This record gives sequence, structure tokens and C-alpha cells, in this order.
Amino acid sequence: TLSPYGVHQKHGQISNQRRQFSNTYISVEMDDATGVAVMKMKRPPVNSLNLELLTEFAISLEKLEIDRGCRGVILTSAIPKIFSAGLDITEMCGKNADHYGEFWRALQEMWLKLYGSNMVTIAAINGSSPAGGCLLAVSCDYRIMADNKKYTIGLNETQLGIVAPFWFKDIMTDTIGHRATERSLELGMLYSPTDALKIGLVDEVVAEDKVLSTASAVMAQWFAVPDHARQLTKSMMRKPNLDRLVTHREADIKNFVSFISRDSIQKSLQIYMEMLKKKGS
Ligand SMILES: CC/C=C\C/C=C\C/C=C\C=C\CC(=O)SCCNC(=O)CCNC(=O)[C@H](O)C(C)(C)COP(=O)(O)OP(=O)(O)OC[C@H]1O[C@@H](n2cnc3c(N)ncnc32)[C@H](O)[C@@H]1OP(=O)(O)O
Repeated sequence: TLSPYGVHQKHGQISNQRRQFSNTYISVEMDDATGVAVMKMKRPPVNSLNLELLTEFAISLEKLEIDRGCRGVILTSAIPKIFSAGLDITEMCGKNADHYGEFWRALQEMWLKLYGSNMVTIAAINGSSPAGGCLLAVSCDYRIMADNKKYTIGLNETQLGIVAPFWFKDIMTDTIGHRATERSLELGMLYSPTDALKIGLVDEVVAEDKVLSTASAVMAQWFAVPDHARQLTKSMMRKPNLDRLVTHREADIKNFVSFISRDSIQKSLQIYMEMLKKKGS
């Protein structure tokens, strides 16, 4: 073990087997010949991240992390046109403090596993990806987005009357820089794929039907680097952000619970949900 987050070398096993495991909201297809797992979110209609999905996500990643045949994960969506709508707003509305705490802890757990993963993680963003959806993408090593101007990505929390927590902000800053993050977060900006590429929020924009094949090709490039060297470098780059959340984890939960329980915040979220529902009808 080379880091507190469990760095260890993965050995690809040469076989023609594809293994599949599926939970309610996550399916994983592991290709033993390539060492690549494709992990798909499948919670219609918009892959909003509820407690169960977050828990399944963390468990699936943990399984892959200890699977010596798996060196990389492509994260994508089984729902057409949507990568993820971010956190399930109904988990943050009209519930009690214990529920909010449990929900936030599950989100933190998922993030620590994804951002702290030793595997190569590539987001194949095949649809819209606001807020928590953007967090998933930005937590990966590389982002490929489908070229469709109807899709958007960004941290739009302020548009809902809520605030992106420090660990969302930290990795956004690391990705697009301080000034762009300040503007982006204050205004709750959502970017088209082309604009996201311009500011470095995604690494590549490709035709919709090429997102997965591009992810596989990029994975092969990353696999050409010796695992131990890449993993140690990743750990060195990401450790400060991981440590910061681990150190302040309980305070972060407390902060979230007290913020989200405020009447004014509950009202803002209800109005936003009603607006979403009206738009859909
Ligand atoms: C001081 C600081 C201290 C601590 C930190 C404090 C607070 C931080 C707190 C929280 C951070 C949260 C991060 C988040 O992720 S919040 C979620 C933000 N997400 C969004 O804004 C996305 C909203 N959705 C959309 O924009 C669209 O749905 C879409 C672009 C993803 C898809 O559009 P479609 O037209 O295809 O689909 P719709 O008709 O809009 O939706 C279908 C259906 O789904 C419901 N829905 C959509 N998004 C969500 C969601 N995030 N949660 C729950 N439900 C959602 C929508 O209402 C429709 O439902 P009906 O079919 O009408 O019932």
C-alpha cells in the first residue's frame, strides 16, 4: 500500500471474459482482456443521485478497486441525453436532520472513492451534467463530452439558492482555475460542450456516437504509463483535497444539515422543484 487511499498495482489479466454485475441503479461490465470496466448509471428519468444510487456507486467502485484485473473505469450513463442531473433534490427537501446527514455522508463516501481511486477514471459524458453530475465528471482523470449543444455541464448550485461545498469548489478550481471558478460558481453557470472545452472543464468534445470509443482509446494511452508511477503521481496531486474533506468530514455534514434545514433554503428548493415539474408538463 502506497497511500492512505490504498494505492496498489493492478495487473491486467489476459482472458476473453467479460464479467457483469448489476445493482438497482448501477451496472458494471468488466472486460478482463483490457482491464477496463464500464460503469453505467441507470436511474430514470435523469440519474439523479439519491442515497441508494450513491451507496451502490461507492460499493461498485470499491469492488473494482480491489479487483486486480481492473486498471481503469469509464463512467457513463445508460439514460439517453442525461449523464446525471446531480443530487436528487427530493433527498434534500422535507426530510429530517438524520436523513440529511446520512445522505451527505453517502455523497462524501462516493466522492472519496471516486476522486481517490487508483484506477484511471474517464468520464464519458453522454448528456447533461449539472451540479452533482459535474462533480462526478470533474472527479475523474479525463472528461469526454458528447457534441450536442442541448447538453450542459457546470456547478449551478447558486441558481437553486444553495452553495457548492468547499470540496466541489476545490476540484473545480484545480480544473479550470481560480478566476473562472469564482465567476462560474457565483453565477451558477452551465456550459455547452464547446464552451466547457474552451475553459478546460472537459478535455475533449466528440460526436455522440464516438464518446465511448474515444474513452476506450484514451484509456489505452493512459495504460501505457506504468501504473505505480501514475498512481503515486495521482495520489500526490489529489491528497491535499482528499485530506481536507477527511479532516473536516463531520463539520461538513453538520454544516450541510444546518444549511439545508433552514426554512428559506427549503423554500428555494421547493420552488426550484416546482419549476422543473412545470417545465416538464
Ligand atoms: C454554506 C455551504 C454549506 C454546505 C453546503 C450546502 C449546500 C450544498 C447542497 C447541495 C448541493 C447540491 C448539488 C446538486 O447536485 S443539486 C441538484 C442540481 N441539479 C439541477 O439543477 C438539475 C435539474 N434538472 C435539470 O436541469 C433537467 O432535469 C435536466 C437538464 C437534467 C434534464 O432535463 P429533461 O428535460 O430531460 O428532464 P426534466 O423534465 O427536467 O426532468 C424529468 C423529471 O426529473 C425530475 N428531476 C430533474 N432533476 C432532478 C433532480 N436533480 N432531483 C430530483 N428530481 C429531478 C424533474 O422534476 C422531472 O420530474 P417529473 O417527471 O416532472 O416528476
